[in-house]
Amino acid sequence: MAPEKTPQSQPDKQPTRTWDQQRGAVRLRRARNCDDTTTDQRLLDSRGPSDWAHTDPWRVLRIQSEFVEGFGALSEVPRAVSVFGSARTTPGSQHYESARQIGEALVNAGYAVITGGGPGVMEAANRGASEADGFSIGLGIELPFESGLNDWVDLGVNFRYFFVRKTMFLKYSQAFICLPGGFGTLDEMFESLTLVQTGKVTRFPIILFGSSFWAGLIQWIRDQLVENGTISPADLSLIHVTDSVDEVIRIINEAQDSIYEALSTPRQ
Ligand SMILES: CC(C)=CCNc1ncnc2c1ncn2[C@@H]1O[C@H](COP(=O)(O)O)[C@@H](O)[C@H]1O
Repeated sequence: MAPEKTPQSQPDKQPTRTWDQQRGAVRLRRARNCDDTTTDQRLLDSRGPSDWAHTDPWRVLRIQSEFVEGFGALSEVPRAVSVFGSARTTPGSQHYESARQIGEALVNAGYAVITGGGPGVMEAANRGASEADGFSIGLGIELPFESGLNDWVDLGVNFRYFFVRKTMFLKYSQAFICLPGGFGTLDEMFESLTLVQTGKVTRFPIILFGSSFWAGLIQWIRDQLVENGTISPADLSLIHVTDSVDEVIRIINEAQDSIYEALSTPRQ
């Protein structure tokens, strides 16, 4: 056990208060510059300083409230698929049209569509879903260069924290489709892959749409990651690459069927 330190044993330190203090669950010993007001007083004193709003304990509550709001807004969403892809893809381009068709096809196959709620591929997938009269969801993120939710989002939730928003994508999706994109798309793709690889989410297909865009990455994964043994050859099978919207739906439906089969098979 560490020896008890007393303010006297640290002559160079000059605490302004030397008594023990309990603040909720937190015990403060030999605290320096302790506030001698109570929590109630600080809460009720509207003239007091407002720097508490930028402290970590306060942030934790804000993070918690984002989880509560996200779970509340999405808990009754029907089964859904997340579509990731570049925020910079322009309307009319090939990737935009593919995302729009994917949004429509997902709705026709009975899925809601979840995107990051932004422009480009996200807008296109939301647009396809909304035009097909489906459930079009956008999980927006507060960014310094705010662009707001795209016009095709029918149910939008805005997040301050990337990691809270990521939890929502994962918790409410049955599959992930990645269209060509940049760092944001790669981040979302690799996070999904890691969670499937480590069994944190099970049997979720990860589909990379646009074989020519993804070919170099797949080759690098094979040549470097598999060759150097940093992933197992079987991990490659977690990734599906296709250029066909029908194939996307087939892969997702097959994965769903295998989940239902596993759930309805009694355990030995
Ligand atoms: C014009 C512009 C850059 C707007 C950014 N507005 C955004 N709004 C919502 N989600 C975003 C945005 N930018 C990146 N993301 C997230 O990161 C991914 C795209 O990033 P990237 O363009 O591939 O790297 C999307 O799937 C989305 O979840």
